Amino acid sequence: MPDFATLRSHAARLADTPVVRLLQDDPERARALSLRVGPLYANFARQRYDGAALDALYALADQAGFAAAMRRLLDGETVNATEGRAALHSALRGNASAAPFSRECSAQAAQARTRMRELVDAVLAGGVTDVVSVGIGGSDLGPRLVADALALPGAPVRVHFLSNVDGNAARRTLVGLDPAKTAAILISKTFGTQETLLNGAIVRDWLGDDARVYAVSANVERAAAFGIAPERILPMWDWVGGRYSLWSAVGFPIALAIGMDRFEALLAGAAELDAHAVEAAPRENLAFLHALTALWNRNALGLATQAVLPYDERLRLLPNYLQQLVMESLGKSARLDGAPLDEDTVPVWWGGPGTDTQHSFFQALHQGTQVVPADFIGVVRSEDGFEGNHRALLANLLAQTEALANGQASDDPHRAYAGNRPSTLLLLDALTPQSLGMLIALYEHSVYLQSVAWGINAFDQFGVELGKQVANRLLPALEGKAEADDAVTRVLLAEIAARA
Ligand SMILES: O=P(O)(O)OC[C@H]1O[C@](O)(CO)[C@@H](O)[C@@H]1O
Repeated sequence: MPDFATLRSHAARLADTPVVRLLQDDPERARALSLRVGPLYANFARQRYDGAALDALYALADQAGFAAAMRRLLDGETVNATEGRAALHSALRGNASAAPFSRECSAQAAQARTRMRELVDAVLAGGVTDVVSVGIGGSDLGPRLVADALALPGAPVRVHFLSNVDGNAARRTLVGLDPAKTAAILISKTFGTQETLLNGAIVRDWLGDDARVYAVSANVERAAAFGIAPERILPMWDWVGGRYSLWSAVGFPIALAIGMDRFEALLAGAAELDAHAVEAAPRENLAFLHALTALWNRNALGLATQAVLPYDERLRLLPNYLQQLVMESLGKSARLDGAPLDEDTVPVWWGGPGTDTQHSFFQALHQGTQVVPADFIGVVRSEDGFEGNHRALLANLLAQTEALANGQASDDPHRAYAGNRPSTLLLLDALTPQSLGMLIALYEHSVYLQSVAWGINAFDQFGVELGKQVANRLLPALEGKAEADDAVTRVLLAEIAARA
């Protein structure tokens, strides 16, 4: 069993030793606590552990079996035990495994990519100027993030994303688009998601032409029943989880936005990180240290939230994407064997892009009573043509991590900064398909390794089902055809009916 108690004893020992002191005591620390994998550099020197605490963390990685767990994941073993499935997102993007099932899945994914390339060419050749991608959760957030981050000005098609069941979202998405020059992609692993079916029907009817409606789904029958021709349906499989699926045909909108070659470079970047996470020695393994840092902040320091702060406008959607990846994966309170957990699991993930957020919530990061660990993410090379702005962006990024850690004393308590606020800095040499693929894969593996330490399943999401079931039961009540069971809901329905 992983020994979290020892971590807490190290945290208690270090309670009066701020990071500034750790840095003074060890002149090598700033350099030693950094790792590089290709274009991705990470610095952990401003986290609140010392050498002995790190030894305890690596011992925990050993007790939890991080290395074997990485191998099980990539080999396609049934890591999603509550649903009896593998989680083979790594097989979608090259493959660091020789296991037969993993290889077979890779081959299926390669075939699907060939079809996807043909469909990308067909859409681009058809005079389409706009594509509406309809999906939600894992069938939306990944493509939305990557298309937003990597689309180049002057791309042949603009990709729009429609997720919310609120009809205002559909109205706003379609306004200004020409149905004759628009294609739609309905993305749903199950093809049973209420939001996607309702929005998909709106877009299909608005297009008035089924020939430009495409689907990505693991449920081809349901997609076909919706009226989508089989040659326009790309496959998904049960061995790919929704929030791990942007590397599959779910990435069709990405390929349209950035081109199929750059989509494949994204996959190659992720595959490089896969190989690193499964092959690198524990102390050189970036996924290990990222996961161990998260466990340290949550279980040793007891920090209840985690911020993610991309200092790059192109990564502004990363916090939204990571909220699903991390919180849907790790928001669990039962162990794999059903036993209740002794340790707290996922902190609340939140964040937003710098420098905007400096002028909104950073006050609380610097002087609030809660310590919030943060992942800062920056990009070294500017590609925006505004060098002065980029220098200002980097200066702000470096300044914030420094100020949060070092603080500043003052006789005036209102003007004092306590410091000792932990952060990790992730720096990409440039924002490219390769480096973004690596960054996302790093978070995927860090999440998985945290789940391994806690003994939970990172790949199910039963917690989202209850609300969906209740909403379905309430639909007839909203039409006045049934009574709600719940007393408060009955009062609320009466209020809605009176004001409708
Ligand atoms: O792709 P589907 O089946 O429409 O599901 C969409 C999303 O709904 C969820 O099941 C729950 O929110 C996510 O895990 C998933 O990504």
